Amino acid sequence: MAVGEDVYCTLVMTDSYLPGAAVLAHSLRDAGTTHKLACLVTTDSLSYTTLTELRTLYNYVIPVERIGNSSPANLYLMNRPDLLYAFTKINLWQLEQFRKVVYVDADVVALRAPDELFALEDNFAAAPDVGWPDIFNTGVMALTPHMGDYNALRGLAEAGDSFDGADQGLLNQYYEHRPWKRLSFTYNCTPSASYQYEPAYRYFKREISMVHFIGSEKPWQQDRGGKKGGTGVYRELLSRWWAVWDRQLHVSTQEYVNTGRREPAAKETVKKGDEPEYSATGYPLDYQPTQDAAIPKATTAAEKHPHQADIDAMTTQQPRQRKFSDPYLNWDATRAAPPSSGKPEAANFPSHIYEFSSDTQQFRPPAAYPEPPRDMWYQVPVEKRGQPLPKIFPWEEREAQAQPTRVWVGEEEKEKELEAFGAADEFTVMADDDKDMVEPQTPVIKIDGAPWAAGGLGGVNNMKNAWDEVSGIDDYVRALTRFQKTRGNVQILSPSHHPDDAITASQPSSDAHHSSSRGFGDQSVFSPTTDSSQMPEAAMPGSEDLIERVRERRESLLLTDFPSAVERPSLPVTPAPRRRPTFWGADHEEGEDLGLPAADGVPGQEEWDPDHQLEELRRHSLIGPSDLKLPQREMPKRGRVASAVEVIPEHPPDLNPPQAVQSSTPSVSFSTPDFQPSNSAAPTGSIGSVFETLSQSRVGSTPALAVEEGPFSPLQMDRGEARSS
Ligand SMILES: O=c1ccn([C@@H]2O[C@H](COP(=O)(O)OP(=O)(O)O[C@H]3O[C@H](CO)[C@@H](O)[C@H](O)[C@H]3O)[C@@H](O)[C@H]2O)c(=O)[nH]1
Ligand SMILES: [Mn+2]
Repeated sequence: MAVGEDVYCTLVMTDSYLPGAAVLAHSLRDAGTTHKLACLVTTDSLSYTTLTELRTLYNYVIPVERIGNSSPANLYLMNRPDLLYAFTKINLWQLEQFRKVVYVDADVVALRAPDELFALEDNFAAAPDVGWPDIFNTGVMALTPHMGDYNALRGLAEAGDSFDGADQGLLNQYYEHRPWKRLSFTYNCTPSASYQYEPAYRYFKREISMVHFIGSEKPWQQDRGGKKGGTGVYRELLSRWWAVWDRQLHVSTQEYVNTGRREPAAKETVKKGDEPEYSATGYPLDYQPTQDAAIPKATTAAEKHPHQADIDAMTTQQPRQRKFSDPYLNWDATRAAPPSSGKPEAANFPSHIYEFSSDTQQFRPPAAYPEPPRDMWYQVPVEKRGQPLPKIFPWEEREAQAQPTRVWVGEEEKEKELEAFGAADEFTVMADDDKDMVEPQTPVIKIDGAPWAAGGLGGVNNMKNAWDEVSGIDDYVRALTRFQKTRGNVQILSPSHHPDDAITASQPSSDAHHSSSRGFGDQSVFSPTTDSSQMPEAAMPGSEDLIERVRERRESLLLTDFPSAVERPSLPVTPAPRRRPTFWGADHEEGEDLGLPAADGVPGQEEWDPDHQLEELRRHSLIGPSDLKLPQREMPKRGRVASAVEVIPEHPPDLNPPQAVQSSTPSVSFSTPDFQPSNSAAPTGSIGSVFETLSQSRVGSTPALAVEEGPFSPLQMDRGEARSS
């Protein structure tokens, strides 16, 4: 122990005061004192278990000499022969190893820790005694140990000079002529069963630091309810002592005195005479309310309750032997302190102890992981088609023969999409698997109706070819097919029949400037070469059949109705994807097709004047003037179909024709494999060879084939529709 320490100190001379010493120590610690606790013991009168327990409760257990009263007659005056050795308390003044000692009787419970008492400068301080308030009670004392005082007190003790025969009389006599500090009663509040000044208690009770249970019957020697007839004040303060006890010790006070054990033994048998156990109601577990009080019985037959038989049965048959004991709610906080025998709330919590890994090897992933399962996909259930639909509408019921047919919204589009996807997918698989194939097959494009017209492609449903509204063209085509039927199997529209004046639709007009502004920004590219009827005869099988098809197709009068692969077989060239310069110019990185010079003889689109060309056709073709009515109306100066994609500024073609040509073909790019060559004898991919082949079939001079080096390719012009890629 440190020299000059301040300690709380108590005294235990008999085992019977062990419960008091335990509650005092716990109450001071629970109140948060910063000071150490010491206990004076007379070892010869204490059991081993008590001493052991005191060592766990107190920082210092200090054996002292027992000091008895050789003339104990005065003790009998106050009926306390048990205080025969109360003089032992004067050993406190020997404890010079401590600077200050706050002595507290073992029958005291601290409601707060009066640490401020250590700051007292007085050598001795004590609170008044309720029996005679001019003197002090020796249950709580703040003193400065001093051997001089001890020796003086020891002399008094040996003389037996004490008016009560015990330490309180001795010390009051000693300090009767010495300075001492009178402490507040709140430091040593001594309630009694007969306490009568309850208003004062109510007024000051919040300031009470310590409660001292003077008298021969100590809290641990009576039950929680206190003595019979005790005041409310006493019971209230008594419950404070028991609260500390119940919080810290879970055995009966007697067992604690006997064994020094705080927790009940594993197999505890309740002995007779022990404290009663308390149930959820606060009543002892063996408590049974009197049933007579609960259900009053009728005294005479006349007053008999109509259901008296039932009541009698209930009261008599009620099993009296059963004791209710809730396994969890065995404590009513409004009635009693927590049960002393209750288990901790988390007693049955699962516990798991984890250990650190002792593996010193670094983690190394395995060389290979197992292959993921391959057949993990969702098999879309196949819709069963062709099954008769159930009749759900009234008209279907009425008309017996009518087979119900229904088309759900969006079903048609879905089917079309699926078909188109299937075609593209087919091709992709083929291209991947047969990379060394010399001649790829041309997949069949199934176009049922115009997908763009329904808003299917890019959502542009108002796209038309500028040609479509030139009525003269329709007249021309009709006249042509009519003429063709009368003339037999001849080549259609082949300018090679007239090589000298080989003026075709795509040839630059001599007066092209007058329509130079036309076609800019038009998403549709139009050209006579797009029509399959212009394909050379040699390159096509079955001209008669073809003409018929063309005629049929013509009835739609839309150039954007694409010919099928049979009607117009693809040329053996693969159209290169053409990137158009966007408004931001961001697509120039692959711009190999930008800035290329236009092919000789290829007219710029802005130079294309349909009226003029029709006139040319009329003059040079086999159609007579009477067969064809030329349109009389003016063509608009600008593209008639508003461009939804981009607006290309107008260029005068004579300023920069090649660029103008390029910019006027805004919609020729497409990269789908739709038009792969399939039936040409020429080697695939060589435009030159194609040109050669076609030249041999005497169409080489057609301007439509002069696009070999130009920005147009026949295919691109074929697919003159807008394709937003
Ligand atoms: O058998 C005993 C008796 C007393 N003590 C100790 O001595 C103290 C005093 O005895 P206690 O029973 O508390 O006496 P009180 O009933 O408090 O009686 C009053 O009278 C006593 C004798 O004068 C004083 O010591 C007390 O402080 C005073 O409150 C106890 O607290 C114990 O610390 C024992 O250890 N064992
Ligand atoms: Mn006492």
